[in-house]
Amino acid sequence: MANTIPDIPLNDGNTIPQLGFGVFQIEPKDTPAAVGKALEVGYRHIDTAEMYGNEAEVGQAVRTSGLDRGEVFVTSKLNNGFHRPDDARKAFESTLQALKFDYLDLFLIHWPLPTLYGGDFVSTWKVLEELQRDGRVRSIGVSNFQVAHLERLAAEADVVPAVNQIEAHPYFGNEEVRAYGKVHNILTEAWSPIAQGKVLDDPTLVDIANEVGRTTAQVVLRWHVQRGDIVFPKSTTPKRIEENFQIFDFELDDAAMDRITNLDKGEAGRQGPNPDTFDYVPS
Ligand SMILES: NC(=O)C1=CN([C@@H]2O[C@H](COP(=O)(O)OP(=O)(O)OC[C@H]3O[C@@H](n4cnc5c(N)ncnc54)[C@H](OP(=O)(O)O)[C@@H]3O)[C@@H](O)[C@H]2O)C=CC1
Ligand SMILES: O=C1CO[C@H](CO)[C@@H](O)[C@@H]1O
Repeated sequence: MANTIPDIPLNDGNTIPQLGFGVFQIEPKDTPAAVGKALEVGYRHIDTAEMYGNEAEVGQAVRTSGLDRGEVFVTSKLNNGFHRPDDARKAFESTLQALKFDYLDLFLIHWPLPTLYGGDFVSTWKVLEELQRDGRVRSIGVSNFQVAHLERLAAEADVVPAVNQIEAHPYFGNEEVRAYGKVHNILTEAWSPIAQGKVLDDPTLVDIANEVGRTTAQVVLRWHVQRGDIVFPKSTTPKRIEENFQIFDFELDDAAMDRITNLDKGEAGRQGPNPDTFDYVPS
């Protein structure tokens, strides 16, 4: 079976490569080498954020890769201190300047921030709608939105988010939010897809990996893509960057998929902040 990365349709007519490369916690000095390696291996989708402090180095890696800008799908995210509409517009321009791009493929609201700004992520979202209308960004979406946040957007905004980027991995399936996305045509992107490595010693996953002759990380990433989600594992280890890319040349059967899905620990499995309670107060 050829290892071909599918392009998944978004609700706005664009497409997104199902496998990408995440750059959270990659130091700026290490970013050109890591992203350069990923692009050399064949990744064509990079997930960054203003919060990660490495947008400039991501842009540099894309620009020096020998690939055309249009061949690489790049996502960035609006940081938490910039929700007010004027701040959001300026933050988007800073992101483009850091990347040295004239457009972005996907821009997300990083967190819904329930109490800051009176929870007014709807006016922030309207700025993203405006940026999309003006052709500055091809697709717009959200991150860490719960069902209640998505329902508010459905009631008060014009554009349905193309994606919702949420924590998801075998210990935290995040099923309710994923199910809402499926019904409303919002693609789920699974962040920390291998739970930052914490699922990799799980005996069930190790057993399945031995059965199919793959690594545990490959099995977990394969489970995500067979569920239809987008993934972008992070690594600064060249061998792992290659390993994580080889997930479209094998399949998990229904029994193996169910065994992995059944590892869900609900809220106890969450590794990152809970969006219902996470807030951010700028210093
Ligand atoms: N929207 C949001 O709020 C969030 C978004 N994200 C996005 O999701 C991306 C991925 O999530 P992230 O939190 O980075 O965690 P991941 O689940 O991708 O795990 C990364 C960790 O796993 C290790 N690792 C990677 N591949 C392998 C492998 N094949 N075998 C063993 N260990 C491996 C890495 O080590 P090493 O590098 O040493 O190889 C690193 O320590 C982020 O980079 C970011 O783009 C993440 C968190 C929140
Ligand atoms: O993108 C991110 C990286 O991880 C952090 C810690 O879990 C998150 O808070 C943040 O949203």
